[in-house]
Amino acid sequence: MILTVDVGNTRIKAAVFEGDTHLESFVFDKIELEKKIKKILEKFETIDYLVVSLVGDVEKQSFVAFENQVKVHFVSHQDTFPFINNYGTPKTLGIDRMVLAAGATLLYPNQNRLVIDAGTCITYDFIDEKNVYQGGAIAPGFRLRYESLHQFTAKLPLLTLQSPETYIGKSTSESIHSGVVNGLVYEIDGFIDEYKAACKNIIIILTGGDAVFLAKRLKNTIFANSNFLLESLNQTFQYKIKND
Ligand SMILES: Nc1ncnc2c1ncn2[C@@H]1O[C@H](COP(=O)(O)OP(=O)(O)OP(=O)(O)O)[C@@H](O)[C@H]1O
Ligand SMILES: CC(C)(CO)[C@@H](O)C(=O)NCCC(=O)O
Ligand SMILES: [K+]
Repeated sequence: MILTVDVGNTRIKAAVFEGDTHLESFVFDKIELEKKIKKILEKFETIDYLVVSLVGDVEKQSFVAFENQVKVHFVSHQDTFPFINNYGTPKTLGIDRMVLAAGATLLYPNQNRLVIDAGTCITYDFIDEKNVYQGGAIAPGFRLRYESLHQFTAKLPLLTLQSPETYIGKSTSESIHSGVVNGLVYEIDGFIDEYKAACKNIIIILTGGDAVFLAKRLKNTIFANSNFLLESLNQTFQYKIKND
């Protein structure tokens, strides 16, 4: 049994897997990390591996503390991945993006794949049908957009995510919601159109904390899978075990 943990820039997400079966998921804050992991290990006594994708600023030591109970593995650039990496700066490619790319490669064989992860950042990762990771894009997510409008202006209030009625904002707050929400929706649809025009046979996977909110609003019909990173982490680790 494997406990996968995704340390993002905002929250921590974890899931327990038995083979390919997803048993349970958890979401928590960084400060609760050790307490929550301890609880999960108590609940699922047969967990033998703790597999971590570490992007946010959490100390590795918080996980190493469990080494007397389980084998701890931090996914790293040195691991075996199922794709060829054609990124210009492979050493600086985010581990979360590598895990997403690995999951897409293994779960959707022999086709072009685009993974869109909507969290703190919106990341785009493209893996072609020959299993070559080509790159993608990094853009600010919802919260970063709302916060930057507030932080870098004198007059704009700090708002939280809310769906705009129309694209024509009739007040300051409506204008901000339209700019942030419609702006991001148009942006994602624009990227999707671009990829679809460039490749016929492409699967698009939308994941991350804001995936469900976005899926409902995109022009392109895309199925949201909020657990794709954790599922990919499980797949990546199983692939590593088989191929090492
Ligand atoms: N309970 C929640 N707490 C915080 N954010 C939430 C919650 N539910 C949904 N969200 C949305 O999820 C987004 C964060 O997504 P996610 O958890 O994937 O980000 P993250 O922790 O930074 O991970 P990553 O670094 O992989 O993007 C926030 O922008 C927010 O809109
Ligand atoms: C872009 C983020 C912050 C998304 O979580 C992460 O993947 C990261 O820190 N990436 C490093 C830069 C890169 O991927 O090229
Ligand atoms: K993200």
